[in-house]
Amino acid sequence: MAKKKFKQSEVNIGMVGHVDHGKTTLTKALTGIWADTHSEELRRGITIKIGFADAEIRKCPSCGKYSTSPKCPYCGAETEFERRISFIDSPGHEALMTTMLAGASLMDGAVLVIAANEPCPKPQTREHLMALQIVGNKNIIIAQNKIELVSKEKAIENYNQIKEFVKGTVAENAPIIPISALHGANVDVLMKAIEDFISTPKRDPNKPPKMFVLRSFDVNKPGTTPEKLIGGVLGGSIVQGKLKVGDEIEIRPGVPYEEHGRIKYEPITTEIVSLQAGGKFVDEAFPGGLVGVGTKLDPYLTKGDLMAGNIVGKPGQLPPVWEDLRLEVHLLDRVVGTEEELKVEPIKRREMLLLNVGTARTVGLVTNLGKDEAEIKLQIPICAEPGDRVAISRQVGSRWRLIGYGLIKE
Ligand SMILES: Nc1nc2c(ncn2[C@@H]2O[C@H](COP(=O)(O)OP(=O)(O)OP(=O)(O)O)[C@@H](O)[C@H]2O)c(=O)[nH]1
Repeated sequence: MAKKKFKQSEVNIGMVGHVDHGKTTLTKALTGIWADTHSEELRRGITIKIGFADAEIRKCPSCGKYSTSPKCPYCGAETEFERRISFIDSPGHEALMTTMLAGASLMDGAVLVIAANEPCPKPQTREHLMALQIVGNKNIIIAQNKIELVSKEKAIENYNQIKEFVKGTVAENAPIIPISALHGANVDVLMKAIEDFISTPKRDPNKPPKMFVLRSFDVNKPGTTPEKLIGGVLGGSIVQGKLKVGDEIEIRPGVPYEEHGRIKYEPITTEIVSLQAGGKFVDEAFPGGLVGVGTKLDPYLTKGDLMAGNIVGKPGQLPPVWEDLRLEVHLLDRVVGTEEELKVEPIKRREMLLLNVGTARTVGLVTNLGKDEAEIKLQIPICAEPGDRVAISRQVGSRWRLIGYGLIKE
């Protein structure tokens, strides 16, 4: 038999929704593996990461059902490979909203998970849907989860609440699929819906490469001798173009340094020495999935996610770095994510705002205001294109809350 060529994941499908509605359980039901467990990370008090889980989507030529298994779990026939999909499991806790936003920027489509045994919408159900709307993601499917916990009447009541909630939003026409992630019920129907509705890749592999860095680490163990030192590793998702082993790359905004008491950032170049995609070493990596880029960088620079939020590309081909942003501002009517409904007040001069662009997050001080426009001085510069969308959050009580988005002006 011919050796099967490894195919990299083509699309990123996000799992979004309120805390405990079943995103992680559903990711496991779809892929057979657990993505990173945020609750475990939370307990240990370390960085709360976006979880990635890769799956081979297979179709049964005999009964037409979808699964991830080489043998059809429904009729036993041999299944056929369709494509690899990466599921991005985002945290549903309100304190982790900026992490969710970083993940949302990588999603080609998303499954909004809503538990049938709770009234809809819960605060982060609303907030995550708004986040998808803000980053411009329209490919949405709704999974009505924990269906086995409710009566038929309650399920219909909850379905109607969901319909009412999505009216007038990007998810207005999203299919709503009742499932039980815990018991694997109807997961094949959901997988078919993912194939039908949201798995068309839209990232262009022929453009200059651009990778959003989500994490970075140092794989060296304590006591590693200098001659055995492995360079720093960058983990993220390629949003366009491709990267190859041996490529010279630039990383922007780069690494911090101090000048006259001020923190500045300097772009840095290095070489790709290894590439990992879907857990395998590859020579070339494409848009979609989580990619690990081994570099010649000093691991000191990459440890503990220090490089998260950077963009990787070919030297001289990356978007500009901004220390000050001029934004065309679009505010929401209501603050999302809070239990009570609050009106969004206009942005004020000297106000601090939290901005998310791609996987980067930064805090900025509003220095000037115009009609539907704000100028913001950033604490950490960002690398982005004019026209890119920036999610804007403001501090309400003790939390950052999404209040709108801005478009970067020249
Ligand atoms: N009865 C029932 N329980 C479920 C189902 N899906 C998930 N659960 C349970 O709901 C709880 C939360 O599930 P998770 O998958 O961790 O929820 P989550 O949305 O990933 O939570 P965060 O990532 O913390 O936002 C767990 O105890 C699951 O076992 C389901 O279909 N039925």
